[in-house]
Amino acid sequence: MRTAYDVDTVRAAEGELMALLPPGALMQRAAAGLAAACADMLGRVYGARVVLLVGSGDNGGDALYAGARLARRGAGVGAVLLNPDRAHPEGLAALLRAGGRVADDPFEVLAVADLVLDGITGIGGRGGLRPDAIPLARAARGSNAVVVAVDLPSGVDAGTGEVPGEALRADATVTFGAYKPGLLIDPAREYAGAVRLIPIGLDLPSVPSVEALQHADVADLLPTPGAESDKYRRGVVGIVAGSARYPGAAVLAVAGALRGGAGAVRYVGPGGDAVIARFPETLVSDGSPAKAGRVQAWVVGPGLGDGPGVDEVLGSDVPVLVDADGLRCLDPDAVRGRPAATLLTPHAGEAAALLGVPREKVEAERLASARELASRYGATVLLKGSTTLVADADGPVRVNPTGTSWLATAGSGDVLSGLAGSLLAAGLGARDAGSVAAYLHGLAGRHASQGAPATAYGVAGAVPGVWRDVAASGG
Ligand SMILES: NC(=O)C1=CN([C@@H]2O[C@H](COP(=O)(O)OP(=O)(O)OC[C@H]3O[C@@H](n4cnc5c(N)ncnc54)[C@H](O)[C@@H]3O)[C@@H](O)[C@H]2O)[C@@H](O)CC1
Ligand SMILES: Nc1ncnc2c1ncn2[C@@H]1O[C@H](COP(=O)(O)OP(=O)(O)O)[C@@H](O)[C@H]1O
Ligand SMILES: [K+]
Repeated sequence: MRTAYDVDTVRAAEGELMALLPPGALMQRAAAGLAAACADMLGRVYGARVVLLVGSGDNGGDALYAGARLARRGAGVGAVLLNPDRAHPEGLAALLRAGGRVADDPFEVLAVADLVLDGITGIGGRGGLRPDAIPLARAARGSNAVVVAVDLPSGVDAGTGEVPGEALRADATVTFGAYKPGLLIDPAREYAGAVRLIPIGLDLPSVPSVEALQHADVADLLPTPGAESDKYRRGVVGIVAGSARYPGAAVLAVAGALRGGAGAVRYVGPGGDAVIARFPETLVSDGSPAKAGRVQAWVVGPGLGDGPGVDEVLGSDVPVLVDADGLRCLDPDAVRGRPAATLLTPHAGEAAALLGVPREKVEAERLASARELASRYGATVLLKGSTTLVADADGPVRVNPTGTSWLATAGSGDVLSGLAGSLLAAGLGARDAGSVAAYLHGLAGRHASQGAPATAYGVAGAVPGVWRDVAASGG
């Protein structure tokens, strides 16, 4: 599991460790790791031109000490001090002792730099870049230099992934002690480039703020039939989806569900003929969900239009996934009072409608939006999009690391809902079902696409191969 911790937790852990170490030792650990990472990126340190953008806090201190280390190895290091009176004094002295200097003309040195270290702000940054930093950040980005962010790209919010103003886009970020949520969640994540974690010995709590499943975690969660399994014990998922207008959504949701580990898929709705034509193994009916036979989980909503079924399914005593049209006008009380788990899977537009805010706000504040929805509905929320999040009202939020923007294709959300519903029926809890489904779906999107446009149907077809790969990495 990849874990990320909020700023207060990181600071508390740093404080505890600093009390046990000689003054400055922690910063030296950070700077040593940072300098080594820069040396790797430069290839040849001797003769390289390095520019440090130095803010007024310890983030600038890290940059200065790392710059000193690179200067001692023969790099030409120039420091641009955003606030000369408040630049880290010991760090600056170390840089000058090592042969580095303070740049006279920031734009001149930036124009010819091989590597820029962004030490403007780290976890102490508030708001976007301040006006004096913006031209420097633009000059760094406009040069041919590799831009390396110290701890975090300056201007992004460490704890939430929000980017409240302008920020400096990095090619790589070297972060210390722990990932911060902003390094995993868009829009900030996009500013970080490739992230390298330098351990500095922090003792962090067992429960993070944000976590991302890795192959081995998913392998452990995948349902596998035992010797005694039969189709009912593996779980039956019911799909209430599709309409005369959108019969394809029924086919795609069933396509996802058949790949998700349930022993059988029941389809209820007007798209039965289309479903059977593609997937003869589906049990179809067109009456009410209650008459379709027993299921261990329901999926309701993909392509449903104004069709019936949402209230009835919500009134059942099994886990329910609500997607797409099922989310329209969803009553919080109907969800809150349910005796079993509910998983809501909105994209940003649907989440915005439920929250009564503009879509842009949800996209800018993904973490807070997902948490707020989960809390209002007493449900688990899988917020789809550039970074898919799975959130409950409290506890760690899962961030999906496998997504690809090739998944932004009509119907791929229907496949995801079938897949997640099938995992619910197979017995996974809502958080696990949502995050495992998003993980497999993201990888399937990559396989189906391989750099070219993929179809939702192709994504569903790629799930078994991905499942095999992931399962093979399990212990
Ligand atoms: N505390 C520790 O033990 C360690 C901290 N480390 C470094 O220290 C950093 C945190 O240092 P600080 O707490 O001093 O905070 P920062 O250096 O991240 O930023 C705080 C400073 O930036 C200014 N500032 C805030 N928002 C700004 C903005 N939008 N534009 C321009 N300036 C702004 C503040 O006035 C303050 O002077 C970490 O990110 C990490 O790089 C590392 O050395 C590892 C050890
Ligand atoms: N920019 C993006 N990067 C990664 N994944 C994306 C992006 N945009 C959309 N997706 C994914 O594509 C799927 C689209 O689902 P959805 O919006 O419900 O579409 P539809 O209703 O057409 O099925 C979701 O899994 C979502 O997370
Ligand atoms: K920084």
